[in-house]
Amino acid sequence: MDVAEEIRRLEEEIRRTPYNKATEHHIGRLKAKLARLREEAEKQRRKKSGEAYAIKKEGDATVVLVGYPSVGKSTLLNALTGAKSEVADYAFTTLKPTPGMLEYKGAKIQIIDVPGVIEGASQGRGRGREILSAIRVADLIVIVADVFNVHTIDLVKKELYNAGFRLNEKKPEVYIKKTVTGGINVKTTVKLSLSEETIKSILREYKIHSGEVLIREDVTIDRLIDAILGNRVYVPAITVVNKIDLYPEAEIPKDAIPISAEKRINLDKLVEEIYRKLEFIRVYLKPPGGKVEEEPMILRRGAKVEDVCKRLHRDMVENFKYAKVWGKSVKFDGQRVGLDHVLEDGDIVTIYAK
Ligand SMILES: Nc1nc2c(ncn2[C@@H]2O[C@H](COP(=O)(O)OP(=O)(O)OP(=O)(O)O)[C@@H](O)[C@H]2O)c(=O)[nH]1
Repeated sequence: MDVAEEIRRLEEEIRRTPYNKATEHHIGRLKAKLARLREEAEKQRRKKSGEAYAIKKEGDATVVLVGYPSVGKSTLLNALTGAKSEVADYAFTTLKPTPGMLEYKGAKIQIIDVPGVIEGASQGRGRGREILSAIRVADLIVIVADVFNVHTIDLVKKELYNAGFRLNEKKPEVYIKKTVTGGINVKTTVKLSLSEETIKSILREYKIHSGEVLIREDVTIDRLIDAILGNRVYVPAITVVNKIDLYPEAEIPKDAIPISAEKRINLDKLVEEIYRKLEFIRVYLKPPGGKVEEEPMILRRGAKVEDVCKRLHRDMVENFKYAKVWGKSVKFDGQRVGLDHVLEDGDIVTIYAK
Protein backbone atom coordinates (compact mmCIF):
# COMPACT_ATOMS: atom_id res chain seq x y z
CA MET A 1 0.00 0.00 0.00
CA ASP A 2 1.41 3.43 -0.85
CA VAL A 3 1.55 6.28 1.64
CA ALA A 4 -1.43 8.19 0.22
CA GLU A 5 -3.60 5.10 0.39
CA GLU A 6 -2.47 4.32 3.93
CA ILE A 7 -3.29 7.90 4.95
CA ARG A 8 -6.79 7.57 3.53
CA ARG A 9 -7.31 4.26 5.29
CA LEU A 10 -6.27 5.71 8.66
CA GLU A 11 -8.44 8.82 8.21
CA GLU A 12 -11.39 6.57 7.45
CA GLU A 13 -10.77 4.37 10.48
CA ILE A 14 -10.46 7.39 12.79
CA ARG A 15 -13.72 8.75 11.42
CA ARG A 16 -15.50 5.46 12.02
CA THR A 17 -14.25 4.84 15.55
CA PRO A 18 -16.30 6.52 18.29
CA TYR A 19 -14.17 8.33 20.86
CA ASN A 20 -14.49 7.14 24.44
CA LYS A 21 -12.36 5.84 27.31
CA ALA A 22 -12.22 2.36 25.80
CA THR A 23 -11.11 3.52 22.33
CA GLU A 24 -8.92 6.46 23.39
CA HIS A 25 -5.78 4.37 23.36
CA HIS A 26 -6.51 2.96 19.90
CA ILE A 27 -7.40 6.37 18.44
CA GLY A 28 -4.26 7.83 19.96
CA ARG A 29 -2.13 5.33 18.07
CA LEU A 30 -4.03 5.80 14.83
CA LYS A 31 -3.66 9.58 15.01
CA ALA A 32 0.02 9.31 15.80
CA LYS A 33 0.53 7.01 12.85
CA LEU A 34 -1.46 9.31 10.59
CA ALA A 35 0.57 12.37 11.60
CA ARG A 36 3.78 10.45 11.00
CA LEU A 37 2.70 9.36 7.51
CA ARG A 38 1.61 12.89 6.63
CA GLU A 39 5.05 14.14 7.62
CA GLU A 40 6.64 11.49 5.45
CA ALA A 41 4.48 12.35 2.44
CA GLU A 42 5.25 16.04 3.01
CA LYS A 43 8.99 15.37 3.00
CA GLN A 44 8.78 13.45 -0.27
CA ARG A 45 6.80 16.26 -1.87
CA ARG A 46 9.25 18.89 -0.70
CA LYS A 47 12.09 16.97 -2.28
CA LYS A 48 10.23 16.90 -5.59
CA SER A 49 9.02 20.50 -5.77
CA GLY A 50 11.54 22.57 -3.83
CA GLU A 51 10.48 25.70 -1.98
CA ALA A 52 8.84 28.46 -3.92
CA TYR A 53 8.83 32.24 -3.53
CA ALA A 54 11.11 33.73 -1.01
CA ILE A 55 9.22 36.65 0.43
CA LYS A 56 11.22 39.43 1.93
CA LYS A 57 9.79 40.48 5.22
CA GLU A 58 9.68 44.21 5.66
CA GLY A 59 8.29 46.56 8.25
CA ASP A 60 7.38 45.71 11.84
CA ALA A 61 5.14 42.73 11.08
CA THR A 62 3.79 40.77 8.14
CA VAL A 63 0.14 39.99 7.52
CA VAL A 64 -0.82 37.45 4.87
CA LEU A 65 -4.25 37.46 3.22
CA VAL A 66 -5.47 33.93 2.54
CA GLY A 67 -8.62 32.85 0.77
CA TYR A 68 -10.25 31.41 -2.30
CA PRO A 69 -9.88 33.17 -5.67
CA SER A 70 -12.01 36.25 -6.39
CA VAL A 71 -13.14 36.91 -2.83
CA GLY A 72 -11.41 40.30 -3.03
CA LYS A 73 -7.94 39.85 -1.55
CA SER A 74 -6.22 42.14 -4.04
CA THR A 75 -8.92 44.77 -3.60
CA LEU A 76 -8.52 44.57 0.17
CA LEU A 77 -4.75 44.83 -0.04
CA ASN A 78 -5.06 47.93 -2.20
CA ALA A 79 -7.66 49.43 0.11
CA LEU A 80 -5.48 48.89 3.19
CA THR A 81 -2.16 49.96 1.75
CA GLY A 82 -2.70 51.96 -1.39
CA ALA A 83 -0.52 49.38 -3.18
CA LYS A 84 -1.31 48.49 -6.75
CA SER A 85 -2.11 44.82 -6.87
CA GLU A 86 -3.74 43.73 -10.09
CA VAL A 87 -7.49 43.34 -9.75
CA ALA A 88 -9.72 41.60 -12.23
CA ASP A 89 -13.10 39.95 -12.12
CA TYR A 90 -11.81 36.54 -13.08
CA ALA A 91 -9.98 34.05 -10.87
CA PHE A 92 -6.21 33.92 -10.32
CA THR A 93 -5.28 37.46 -11.20
CA THR A 94 -2.76 37.34 -8.38
CA LEU A 95 0.28 35.67 -9.81
CA LYS A 96 2.94 36.86 -7.46
CA PRO A 97 2.58 37.92 -3.86
CA THR A 98 2.49 41.68 -3.86
CA PRO A 99 3.71 43.35 -0.73
CA GLY A 100 2.19 46.63 0.35
CA MET A 101 2.56 48.58 3.55
CA LEU A 102 -0.10 49.71 6.01
CA GLU A 103 0.93 52.37 8.50
CA TYR A 104 -1.05 52.58 11.71
CA LYS A 105 -0.24 54.16 15.08
CA GLY A 106 3.43 54.30 14.13
CA ALA A 107 3.66 50.63 13.12
CA LYS A 108 4.53 49.62 9.57
CA ILE A 109 2.56 46.51 8.72
CA GLN A 110 3.47 44.62 5.56
CA ILE A 111 0.48 43.07 3.87
CA ILE A 112 0.92 40.24 1.40
CA ASP A 113 -1.63 38.74 -0.90
CA VAL A 114 -0.98 35.19 -2.08
CA PRO A 115 -2.73 33.34 -4.88
CA GLY A 116 -6.09 31.87 -3.89
CA VAL A 117 -5.80 28.85 -1.63
CA ILE A 118 -7.31 25.95 -3.45
CA GLU A 119 -8.67 22.81 -1.96
CA GLY A 120 -5.90 20.27 -1.60
CA ALA A 121 -3.12 22.81 -1.08
CA SER A 122 -1.89 20.87 1.94
CA GLN A 123 -1.67 17.79 -0.28
CA GLY A 124 0.47 19.70 -2.73
CA ARG A 125 -2.20 20.05 -5.37
CA GLY A 126 -2.34 23.08 -7.66
CA ARG A 127 -0.06 25.87 -6.54
CA GLY A 128 -0.52 24.68 -2.98
CA ARG A 129 3.10 24.33 -1.98
CA GLU A 130 3.97 27.84 -3.07
CA ILE A 131 1.02 29.25 -1.23
CA LEU A 132 1.85 27.47 1.97
CA SER A 133 5.49 28.50 1.92
CA ALA A 134 4.40 32.11 1.47
CA ILE A 135 2.06 31.86 4.45
CA ARG A 136 4.90 30.68 6.65
CA VAL A 137 6.25 34.23 6.94
CA ALA A 138 3.00 35.50 8.45
CA ASP A 139 2.88 37.10 11.88
CA LEU A 140 -0.88 37.23 11.40
CA ILE A 141 -3.14 35.47 8.93
CA VAL A 142 -6.27 37.18 7.64
CA ILE A 143 -8.67 34.64 6.18
CA VAL A 144 -10.74 36.33 3.48
CA ALA A 145 -14.07 35.02 2.22
CA ASP A 146 -16.95 36.85 0.58
CA VAL A 147 -20.68 36.93 1.27
CA PHE A 148 -21.37 34.36 -1.43
CA ASN A 149 -18.65 31.97 -0.28
CA VAL A 150 -18.82 32.02 3.50
CA HIS A 151 -18.35 28.23 3.53
CA THR A 152 -14.80 28.64 2.23
CA ILE A 153 -13.73 29.89 5.68
CA ASP A 154 -13.87 26.36 7.04
CA LEU A 155 -12.18 24.93 3.95
CA VAL A 156 -9.28 27.36 4.29
CA LYS A 157 -8.99 26.61 8.00
CA LYS A 158 -8.89 22.89 7.28
CA GLU A 159 -6.17 23.29 4.63
CA LEU A 160 -4.09 25.39 6.99
CA TYR A 161 -4.56 22.91 9.81
CA ASN A 162 -3.47 19.99 7.64
CA ALA A 163 -0.44 21.97 6.53
CA GLY A 164 0.65 22.41 10.15
CA PHE A 165 -0.67 25.88 10.96
CA ARG A 166 -2.38 26.33 14.31
CA LEU A 167 -4.54 29.43 14.33
CA ASN A 168 -5.16 31.36 17.54
CA GLU A 169 -3.87 28.41 19.53
CA LYS A 170 -1.25 28.45 22.25
CA LYS A 171 1.76 26.19 21.96
CA PRO A 172 1.06 22.97 23.88
CA GLU A 173 2.59 22.99 27.34
CA VAL A 174 4.29 19.67 26.88
CA TYR A 175 8.02 19.34 27.36
CA ILE A 176 9.86 16.21 26.26
CA LYS A 177 13.42 15.40 27.10
CA LYS A 178 14.61 12.18 25.50
CA THR A 179 16.88 9.93 27.51
CA VAL A 180 18.80 6.83 26.50
CA THR A 181 17.34 4.46 29.09
CA GLY A 182 14.91 4.43 31.99
CA GLY A 183 11.58 4.23 30.17
CA ILE A 184 9.05 7.02 29.86
CA ASN A 185 8.39 9.06 32.96
CA VAL A 186 5.31 11.27 32.72
CA LYS A 187 4.97 14.15 35.17
CA THR A 188 2.01 16.47 35.21
CA THR A 189 0.84 19.56 37.04
CA VAL A 190 -2.84 19.21 36.07
CA LYS A 191 -5.46 16.45 35.98
CA LEU A 192 -5.22 14.73 32.59
CA SER A 193 -8.13 13.33 30.58
CA LEU A 194 -5.82 11.04 28.60
CA SER A 195 -4.56 7.92 30.29
CA GLU A 196 -0.84 7.51 30.85
CA GLU A 197 -0.96 4.38 28.67
CA THR A 198 -2.33 6.36 25.71
CA ILE A 199 0.33 9.02 26.15
CA LYS A 200 3.07 6.43 26.25
CA SER A 201 1.84 4.55 23.20
CA ILE A 202 1.68 7.77 21.19
CA LEU A 203 5.26 8.55 22.22
CA ARG A 204 6.32 5.05 21.23
CA GLU A 205 4.77 5.58 17.80
CA TYR A 206 7.45 8.27 17.40
CA LYS A 207 10.15 5.95 18.69
CA ILE A 208 10.39 7.67 22.04
CA HIS A 209 10.88 4.81 24.49
CA SER A 210 12.74 6.70 27.18
CA GLY A 211 12.41 10.23 28.37
CA GLU A 212 11.11 12.79 30.83
CA VAL A 213 7.75 14.19 29.82
CA LEU A 214 6.32 17.20 31.63
CA ILE A 215 2.70 18.04 30.83
CA ARG A 216 1.24 21.29 32.11
CA GLU A 217 -2.18 21.30 30.44
CA ASP A 218 -5.01 18.84 29.95
CA VAL A 219 -3.57 17.87 26.61
CA THR A 220 -5.61 16.27 23.80
CA ILE A 221 -4.28 13.56 21.46
CA ASP A 222 -3.86 16.09 18.65
CA ARG A 223 -2.00 18.62 20.77
CA LEU A 224 0.24 15.90 22.19
CA ILE A 225 1.19 14.86 18.65
CA ASP A 226 1.78 18.53 17.75
CA ALA A 227 4.12 18.84 20.71
CA ILE A 228 6.07 15.72 19.73
CA LEU A 229 6.46 16.84 16.10
CA GLY A 230 7.48 20.30 17.26
CA ASN A 231 7.18 21.84 13.77
CA ARG A 232 3.71 23.39 13.99
CA VAL A 233 3.34 27.07 13.24
CA TYR A 234 1.35 28.88 15.94
CA VAL A 235 -0.01 32.08 14.48
CA PRO A 236 -2.86 34.46 15.28
CA ALA A 237 -5.65 34.83 12.73
CA ILE A 238 -8.63 37.04 11.88
CA THR A 239 -11.51 36.15 9.56
CA VAL A 240 -13.23 38.70 7.30
CA VAL A 241 -16.23 38.34 5.03
CA ASN A 242 -15.93 40.76 2.11
CA LYS A 243 -18.45 42.28 -0.33
CA ILE A 244 -20.97 42.97 2.43
CA ASP A 245 -22.19 45.86 0.23
CA LEU A 246 -23.67 43.32 -2.19
CA TYR A 247 -25.55 41.31 0.42
CA PRO A 248 -25.87 43.11 3.76
CA GLU A 249 -28.21 40.44 5.20
CA ALA A 250 -25.69 37.63 4.64
CA GLU A 251 -25.18 35.35 7.59
CA ILE A 252 -21.69 35.92 8.97
CA PRO A 253 -19.95 33.67 11.53
CA LYS A 254 -19.88 35.53 14.82
CA ASP A 255 -16.10 35.78 15.07
CA ALA A 256 -15.76 37.18 11.52
CA ILE A 257 -15.67 40.86 10.58
CA PRO A 258 -18.02 41.85 7.75
CA ILE A 259 -16.34 44.33 5.39
CA SER A 260 -16.44 45.79 1.93
CA ALA A 261 -13.00 46.38 0.51
CA GLU A 262 -14.46 48.23 -2.46
CA LYS A 263 -16.90 50.47 -0.56
CA ARG A 264 -14.53 50.80 2.39
CA ILE A 265 -17.04 49.52 4.93
CA ASN A 266 -15.66 48.50 8.35
CA LEU A 267 -12.02 48.77 7.25
CA ASP A 268 -11.15 50.92 10.27
CA LYS A 269 -12.44 48.14 12.52
CA LEU A 270 -10.36 45.58 10.63
CA VAL A 271 -7.22 47.69 10.87
CA GLU A 272 -7.72 48.14 14.61
CA GLU A 273 -8.16 44.38 15.01
CA ILE A 274 -5.03 43.68 12.94
CA TYR A 275 -3.08 46.07 15.14
CA ARG A 276 -4.46 44.57 18.36
CA LYS A 277 -3.80 40.97 17.30
CA LEU A 278 -0.18 41.74 16.39
CA GLU A 279 0.51 42.78 20.01
CA PHE A 280 3.03 45.51 19.33
CA ILE A 281 5.25 46.98 22.00
CA ARG A 282 7.29 50.19 21.87
CA VAL A 283 10.90 50.16 22.94
CA TYR A 284 12.94 53.37 23.22
CA LEU A 285 16.64 53.30 22.47
CA LYS A 286 19.17 55.28 24.38
CA PRO A 287 22.67 55.32 22.88
CA PRO A 288 25.44 54.88 25.51
CA GLY A 289 25.94 58.28 27.13
CA GLY A 290 23.24 59.85 24.95
CA LYS A 291 19.59 60.87 25.20
CA VAL A 292 16.57 58.62 24.74
CA GLU A 293 15.50 58.63 21.11
CA GLU A 294 12.08 60.09 20.40
CA GLU A 295 10.89 57.54 17.82
CA PRO A 296 10.27 54.14 19.40
CA MET A 297 11.31 50.89 17.83
CA ILE A 298 8.16 48.86 17.22
CA LEU A 299 8.44 45.19 18.22
CA ARG A 300 6.06 42.36 19.00
CA ARG A 301 5.18 41.05 22.46
CA GLY A 302 7.80 38.52 23.51
CA ALA A 303 10.61 40.35 21.67
CA LYS A 304 14.08 40.02 23.20
CA VAL A 305 17.13 42.27 23.35
CA GLU A 306 18.43 40.12 20.51
CA ASP A 307 15.59 41.33 18.27
CA VAL A 308 16.56 44.93 19.00
CA CYS A 309 20.15 44.16 18.02
CA LYS A 310 19.08 42.50 14.77
CA ARG A 311 17.09 45.58 13.82
CA LEU A 312 19.97 47.91 14.56
CA HIS A 313 22.67 46.25 12.56
CA ARG A 314 23.38 42.84 11.20
CA ASP A 315 26.64 42.50 13.16
CA MET A 316 25.14 43.74 16.39
CA VAL A 317 24.31 40.32 17.81
CA GLU A 318 27.86 39.15 17.23
CA ASN A 319 29.37 42.27 18.79
CA PHE A 320 26.95 42.42 21.68
CA LYS A 321 28.45 42.80 25.18
CA TYR A 322 25.42 43.56 27.34
CA ALA A 323 22.40 45.83 27.53
CA LYS A 324 20.92 48.04 30.21
CA VAL A 325 17.18 48.32 30.59
CA TRP A 326 14.85 50.76 32.32
CA GLY A 327 11.15 49.92 32.62
CA LYS A 328 8.60 47.20 33.32
CA SER A 329 10.70 44.22 32.23
CA VAL A 330 13.41 44.69 34.86
CA LYS A 331 13.50 44.56 38.66
CA PHE A 332 15.46 47.80 38.95
CA ASP A 333 16.25 50.64 36.56
CA GLY A 334 19.44 50.33 34.59
CA GLN A 335 19.61 46.57 35.13
CA ARG A 336 22.17 44.72 33.04
CA VAL A 337 20.68 42.02 30.83
CA GLY A 338 21.70 39.63 28.02
CA LEU A 339 20.41 38.89 24.52
CA ASP A 340 17.69 36.57 25.87
CA HIS A 341 16.01 39.21 28.01
CA VAL A 342 12.33 39.67 27.11
CA LEU A 343 11.31 43.32 26.80
CA GLU A 344 8.05 45.06 27.72
CA ASP A 345 6.11 47.96 26.27
CA GLY A 346 7.74 51.30 27.11
CA ASP A 347 11.15 49.90 28.06
CA ILE A 348 14.27 52.01 27.47
CA VAL A 349 17.29 50.06 26.21
CA THR A 350 20.98 50.83 25.86
CA ILE A 351 23.10 48.34 23.94
CA TYR A 352 26.81 48.07 24.67
CA ALA A 353 28.82 46.51 21.87
CA LYS A 354 32.45 45.57 21.41
N1 LIG B 1 -19.07 44.73 -4.66
C1 LIG B 1 -17.84 44.43 -4.25
N2 LIG B 1 -16.98 43.86 -5.11
C2 LIG B 1 -15.74 43.61 -4.68
C3 LIG B 1 -15.33 43.90 -3.35
N3 LIG B 1 -14.06 43.52 -3.20
C4 LIG B 1 -13.67 43.00 -4.39
N4 LIG B 1 -14.67 43.05 -5.29
C5 LIG B 1 -14.64 42.57 -6.68
O1 LIG B 1 -14.42 41.17 -6.70
C6 LIG B 1 -13.63 40.79 -7.82
C7 LIG B 1 -12.39 39.98 -7.36
O2 LIG B 1 -11.56 40.81 -6.58
P1 LIG B 1 -9.98 40.55 -6.41
O3 LIG B 1 -9.53 41.55 -5.44
O4 LIG B 1 -9.31 40.44 -7.71
O5 LIG B 1 -10.03 39.10 -5.74
P2 LIG B 1 -8.81 38.15 -5.29
O6 LIG B 1 -9.30 37.44 -4.08
O7 LIG B 1 -7.59 38.92 -5.18
O8 LIG B 1 -8.78 37.13 -6.49
P3 LIG B 1 -7.53 36.28 -7.09
O9 LIG B 1 -6.55 37.28 -7.55
O10 LIG B 1 -8.19 35.53 -8.17
O11 LIG B 1 -7.01 35.40 -5.99
C8 LIG B 1 -13.25 42.10 -8.52
O12 LIG B 1 -14.16 42.29 -9.58
C9 LIG B 1 -13.48 43.16 -7.45
O13 LIG B 1 -13.80 44.41 -8.02
C10 LIG B 1 -16.29 44.51 -2.46
O14 LIG B 1 -16.06 44.79 -1.28
N5 LIG B 1 -17.52 44.74 -2.97
